[in-house]
Amino acid sequence: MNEILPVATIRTQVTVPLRFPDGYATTARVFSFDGLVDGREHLAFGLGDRSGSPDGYPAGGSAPLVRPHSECLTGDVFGSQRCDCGPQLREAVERISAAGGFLLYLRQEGRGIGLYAKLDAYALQDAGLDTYEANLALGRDEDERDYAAAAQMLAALGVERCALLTNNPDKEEQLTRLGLTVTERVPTGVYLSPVNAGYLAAKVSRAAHGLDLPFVCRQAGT
Ligand SMILES: Nc1nc2c(ncn2[C@@H]2O[C@H](COP(=O)(O)OP(=O)(O)OP(=O)(O)O)[C@@H](O)[C@H]2O)c(=O)[nH]1
Ligand SMILES: [Zn+2]
Repeated sequence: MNEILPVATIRTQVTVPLRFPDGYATTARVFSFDGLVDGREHLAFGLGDRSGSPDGYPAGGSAPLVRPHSECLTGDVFGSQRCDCGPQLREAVERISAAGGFLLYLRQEGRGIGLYAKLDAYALQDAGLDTYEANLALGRDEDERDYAAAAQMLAALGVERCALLTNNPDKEEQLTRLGLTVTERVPTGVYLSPVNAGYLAAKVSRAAHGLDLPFVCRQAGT
């Protein structure tokens, strides 16, 4: 690690069969941890051939595929169309199961401001603010997430280098600064819904997300 981080350790690991509403099924090795810096109950889901490996590496030696996924109760569990979190999570589980690696399920609801505040931000968005302006209007930062606990989790899993499944450059920058070697950034799919175009456009224009949204960006730029 480049920055000095306390060492976290694996607390418990259990096997959990997963089945999604569309019928897709896989098996995860689910890890909990002791010693995470923010005291939150983050989980790692080991998926695919590498999940059983204590150091996260396959026999072949290629870097595991890792997605740090921030909690979104409304999107991940209830299928909210206001964001793209649900389909990204579903995609990540299948892709990591195929490639081998870990999904880090990070308890950073609402980009770190919490669930109630996210709903307050939604109300402000309904009044015309974009997703980042709404956080600021609430007296919060645009994005309050830090990935120190994620770095600790990967270290505990023995992952020193990985391919990172994300469109968010901040995840790569923070984790790299924390000592992780990111061999490549792998983009997720683009999940437009009837109501999330503005949200996705703001991620591109305000936070440099690597989403290919030319039509939406032109709209947002007006
Ligand atoms: N404050 C706030 N949070 C939101 C809003 N919409 C979604 N979120 C949160 O944004 C986070 C999205 O997490 P991720 O999908 O892991 O990350 P990302 O920054 O979109 O980057 P990717 O890795 O490319 O998906 C979740 O914590 C959601 O709860 C919003 O309008 N306001
Ligand atoms: Zn969401």
